Amino acid sequence: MRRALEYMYRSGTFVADHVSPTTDEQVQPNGVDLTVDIVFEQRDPGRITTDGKEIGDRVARPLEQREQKAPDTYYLPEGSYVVRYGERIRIPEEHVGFVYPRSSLMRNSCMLNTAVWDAGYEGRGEGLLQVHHDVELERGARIAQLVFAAADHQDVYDGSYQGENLVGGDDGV
Ligand SMILES: O=c1ccn([C@H]2C[C@H](O)[C@@H](COP(=O)(O)OP(=O)(O)OP(=O)(O)O)O2)c(=O)[nH]1
Repeated sequence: MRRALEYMYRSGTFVADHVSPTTDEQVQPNGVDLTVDIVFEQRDPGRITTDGKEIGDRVARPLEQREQKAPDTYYLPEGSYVVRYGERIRIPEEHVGFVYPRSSLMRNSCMLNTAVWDAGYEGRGEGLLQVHHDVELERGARIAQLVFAAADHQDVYDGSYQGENLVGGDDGV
């Protein structure tokens, strides 16, 4: 048996130790599925400058129950949305995280665009959901998969998103 760190990517079981909450269903061979918690629509322009950034105002999409007893669902017309995942994620030292769309999302003409998850980051992060054909997403459904790769790095993440979205409440959902 080779030592785990000889592999570039870590197992889903290892990733699961850094994601909470998780159910058995979320743990995949090579990563952990992430669920959709809140879907936002951006309303105002953001701003990226040489010395900073501002995120434009956004509003949470309404959750609907179109049939009696149907679960809370986001009915999303074609467009771009920002999704917040339901899980708290911690990227351990000597690792970097990548999020991919769940293939069923992609097969339904939707895509998640994501950025780099830095060593030392902890929070409930976000992704860009591109809806190219109307889609229904039940709140709490699995839409993405997080994988970890072993990685060298200098310092750990200490930016403005550190600890983001860990206490809920002000999103209107
Ligand atoms: O798809 C992604 C990718 C990353 N992150 C989290 C983890 C990452 O560590 C953090 C910051 O990402 P990045 O360093 O790319 O953001 P930035 O715009 O450069 O902000 P900062 O100036 O705080 O580094 O955001 C997400 O929520 N979603």
